[in-house]
Amino acid sequence: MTTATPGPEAAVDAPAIPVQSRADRARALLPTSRRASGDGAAARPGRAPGPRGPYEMVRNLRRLQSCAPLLFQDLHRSYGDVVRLPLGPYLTHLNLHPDGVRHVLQDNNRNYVRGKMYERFKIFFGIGLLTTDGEEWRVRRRRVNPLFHQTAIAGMATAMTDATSVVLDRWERSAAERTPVDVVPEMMDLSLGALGHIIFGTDLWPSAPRVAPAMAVSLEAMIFKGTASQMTPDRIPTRYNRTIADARGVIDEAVRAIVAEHRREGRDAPADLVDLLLHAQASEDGDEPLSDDLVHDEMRTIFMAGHETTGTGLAWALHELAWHEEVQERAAAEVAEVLGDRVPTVEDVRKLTYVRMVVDETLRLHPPIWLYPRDAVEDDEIGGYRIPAGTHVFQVPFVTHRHPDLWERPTSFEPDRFAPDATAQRPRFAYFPFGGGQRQCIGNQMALLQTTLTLAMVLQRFRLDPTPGRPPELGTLVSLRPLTGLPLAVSERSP
Ligand code: HEM
Repeated sequence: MTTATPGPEAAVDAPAIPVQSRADRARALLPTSRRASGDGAAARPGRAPGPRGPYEMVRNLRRLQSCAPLLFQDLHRSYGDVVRLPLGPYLTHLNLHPDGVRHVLQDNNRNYVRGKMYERFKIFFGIGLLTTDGEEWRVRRRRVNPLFHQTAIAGMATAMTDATSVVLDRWERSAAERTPVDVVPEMMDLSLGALGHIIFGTDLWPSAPRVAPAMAVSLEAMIFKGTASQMTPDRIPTRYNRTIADARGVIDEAVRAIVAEHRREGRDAPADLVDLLLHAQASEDGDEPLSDDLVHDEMRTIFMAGHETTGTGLAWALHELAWHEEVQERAAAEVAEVLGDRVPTVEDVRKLTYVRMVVDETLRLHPPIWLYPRDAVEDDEIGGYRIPAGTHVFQVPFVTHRHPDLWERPTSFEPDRFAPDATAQRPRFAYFPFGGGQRQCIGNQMALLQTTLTLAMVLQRFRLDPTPGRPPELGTLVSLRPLTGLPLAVSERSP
């Protein structure tokens, strides 16, 4: 039987704001003109519904600071698919229906830029692929693309399975001693190890003890929470600002060491991202050469975008397998049939169809990038509501992926939703863990390969079981990494 995993939503109070009926929400999706007159006559689009007044604003800011994903889910239940949400100095709109998401990410994407909310990302990412727009972005994407071509990705499988073996070997001891494994730090470590070899051509594990806490600081600092410390200009040396500067320094130092090592080696043909970027600096491809700072920024971007997301997705997948014995056994049987006990290769991944469905369902319920903002350049209309120029529009896969009109039993973990015929029935933007349009995640194939290979290797060797305790707790971080970790019991599968 597939049931809802005791997840973060179990720990939340019911919304205090009145919940609209499904019919009200369907009405909310109609253009305002039709709702007002009933005859489809053209009229200026109106304001989207949403919480009003200073009391609601303070209350929402508080919830934003403690757990934004669940706040947004409650606002969807209360106000529908487009929600007007003032947050401190910012006027934001939640854009939660697939049609609205397609409008922003694809059909009218020229009207939407990274904008003010992405300014916070620059503290850690610098000026890179993720934080730029227009021509500046296009040049960068063209430079980095070759690393992510299908053939290049196929060559990454060995680094991925090697990193997985290192982590799984140490689980043997936990299995023997019956001590739980917290799969969150374990999967972060695994992702760090693989990414180090694939992207940077180096072993990042020795720097993990310093880099991991710096990453934790950055995840919290990058998202707008409206706290007084976040609003203090960074030139003022508050404790918060010093902590951020230190964390940034640690990540910078790791990146600079990698570049220095590559310069010393001075390879002719690019073998990894660093070579590719350094090569682009020297080549005559008509593009402006990248300065050293820009090379560093691009490396930070790819490191941070790839490490945290893949690790978070993997950890949630293991958690769901532990809580759904039938799913786990069906996936383990597929792995045994396809692989026996040999190490998986990229060719095997195509045959691991059920494991891949487990991955897709995990990224539906727990999208590692659970929100991404855009700013409207000019006035626009979404779902019949006015989006004024300069305001923020939040795409929130965490909420759209649980939309009750699109998904039956939305909080249940049911990989069969991703059987090919079921997938074909859904609108494209009902499911968008990797974004969409031209800004779709550049690392999506790499992440899917890593996740499928790692799950297969775990299922070959171990059985996972839940441990007693409180349900996982979400916070307000850039990723959906649970605050409380995900401890699981592991035992070796008998051959
Ligand atoms: C499960 C894993 C991953 C998830 C869920 C994920 C999710 C996303 C999403 C949603 C976006 C679009 C953000 C937006 O439009 O504002 C994005 C962009 C990006 N991702 Fe990923 N990502 C993952 C893995 C990776 C990996 C492995 C890498 C690289 C090694 C990577 C590098 C990037 C970069 C560079 C961008 C910016 C692309 C651009 O704007 O041109 N991601 N990712």
